[in-house]
Amino acid sequence: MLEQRIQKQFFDSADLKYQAAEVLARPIADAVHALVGCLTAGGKVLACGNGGSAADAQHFAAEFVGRFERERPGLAAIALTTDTSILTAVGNDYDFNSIFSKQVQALGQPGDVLLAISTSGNSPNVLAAVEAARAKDMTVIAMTGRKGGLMNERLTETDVHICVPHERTARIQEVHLLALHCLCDAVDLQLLGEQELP
Ligand SMILES: O=C(CO)[C@@H](O)[C@H](O)[C@H](O)[C@H](O)COP(=O)(O)O
Ligand SMILES: [Zn+2]
Repeated sequence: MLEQRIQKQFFDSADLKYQAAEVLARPIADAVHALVGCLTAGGKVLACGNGGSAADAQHFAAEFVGRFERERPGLAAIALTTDTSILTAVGNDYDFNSIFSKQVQALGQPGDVLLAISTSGNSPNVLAAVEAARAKDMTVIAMTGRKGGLMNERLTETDVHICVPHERTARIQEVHLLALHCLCDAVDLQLLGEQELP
């Protein structure tokens, strides 16, 4: 019984990935172009999200700054979820909704990219970060699910929306991680050219 339940989660996740391949290839490719344009112009990526999406923001930044599958110089990315002194000071002195936007105001430059991750598209602190990025003339790459929520109203034509067509947070997060790895793979391809993988 339990094994069947576990297998169903694998099958549901795999089904969603097939479905998402159809609808997300285009926005993920658009995100690659935005990232490569930003990096080659000397810009950086700021990444944020809550809970599992905070982990995703950090996972992405680690693969940019460290490496993904190929050796290359580090790429400029900062997860806005990691400095507990900043997070507690801003959360305590202002409010929790400002923990990312205050950092975007402080660190963001025109031409930088904000990677805003929210499965619901409704987290106020992520939406506030998008507003702050807008004020800084940054491009936003939003990763959401559940039809995008309030994020839909905050994005402009120059932004990129990678919206996973599913309602469950866990399933959406599983596709977000795959999409992040697609971004790392494609950015390396654009910057380094083709190379055989083992
Ligand atoms: O990882 C999970 C659930 O799978 C949770 O930690 C989840 O990320 C948190 O509940 C977040 O606060 C959800 O926020 P969001 O994705 O709606 O922006
Ligand atoms: Zn989770």
